[in-house]
Amino acid sequence: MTPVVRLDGVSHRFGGPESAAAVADLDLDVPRGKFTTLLGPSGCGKTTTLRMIAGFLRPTAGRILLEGEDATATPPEKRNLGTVHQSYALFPHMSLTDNVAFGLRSRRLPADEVRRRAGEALELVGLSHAAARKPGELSGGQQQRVALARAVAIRPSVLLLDEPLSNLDARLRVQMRRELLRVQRETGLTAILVTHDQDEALELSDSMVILNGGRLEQEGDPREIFPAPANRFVAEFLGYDNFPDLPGTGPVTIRPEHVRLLPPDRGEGDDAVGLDATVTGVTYQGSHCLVEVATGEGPGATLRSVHPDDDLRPGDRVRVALPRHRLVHLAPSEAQAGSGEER
Ligand SMILES: Nc1ncnc2c1ncn2[C@@H]1O[C@H](COP(=O)(O)OP(=O)(O)OP(=O)(O)O)[C@@H](O)[C@H]1O
Repeated sequence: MTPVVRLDGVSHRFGGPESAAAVADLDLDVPRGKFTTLLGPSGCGKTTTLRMIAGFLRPTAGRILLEGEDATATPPEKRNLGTVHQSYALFPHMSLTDNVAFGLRSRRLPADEVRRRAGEALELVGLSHAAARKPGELSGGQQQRVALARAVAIRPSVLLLDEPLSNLDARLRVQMRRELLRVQRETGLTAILVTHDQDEALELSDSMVILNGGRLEQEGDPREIFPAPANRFVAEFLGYDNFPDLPGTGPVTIRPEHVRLLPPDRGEGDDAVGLDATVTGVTYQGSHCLVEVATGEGPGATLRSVHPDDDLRPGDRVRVALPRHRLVHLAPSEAQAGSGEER
């Protein structure tokens, strides 16, 4: 099936040819009817990529194909894309219906079709009852729903979502994630979301695209990426923070919940790598303790374990068991080697 959006060797440099690339030689296929997220730390090129797809920025190299056609030079208004931004950008003097209808009217659709579609879009986001109100009478979450209804109403070939939830408080953000996913599933639209929040990306994505310094680090189904990050950058970004130096394994990582702490004289068994360690910190977290241990000197010697009991104190000696099947083998990250990106 033709991907709805294809990026073919796309780069963007804001300065001249000598300047650093904000996006560098990016190849990407966005699958139809799926939820794709562009994820990465601040400055990694997510927004620049989205703006190129939207047509607000021209790539300095490469091509953008929409529905299989070269659209690199197509202006934004000819791309049939729906956009939701962080700021809702609603018209304050217009009713919700008129806000949603605005894009439909500018497409010169018949009046009854405009009314019907605006009504359907407001119903989709659960705001039919408030159709006559003005945006100023709504909460932030409700305003964002109107912005979503407006974007969906034009039946775009792609829904572009530029950090749409980042202005909402933490609880509402989680609620709105579910809403976003429901709307995407019900409409079957292809969605591309920009976010720096890995939890958001893990929850929403059919396909997750992790960028670093303008380059692609890893892409795929979050269920495949999360247990098997390709390199240290991706692992750290997804919250892995144990990078033990084990003889003969190359770079590896392991999640704190898989690190077991045993009494110092207990054997770890053949299925685990064992290390002698000293407890350096214990943080009580209610259902468990987060225990930090040192297995020697250097950054790779500090390990964190999610420990079920509150029975350890700094200075205690323990035996650390790292189950072999939980060790994730990593390739070195090229982009990380040179970048020192803001996290
Ligand atoms: N208008 C601009 N002029 C010059 N440089 C820019 C401009 N916009 C972005 N950049 C640079 O391009 C790089 C990528 O920026 P971009 O906004 O795409 O990152 P991002 O991943 O979306 O970050 P954030 O999460 O902070 O929005 C950064 O180094 C940024 O400083």
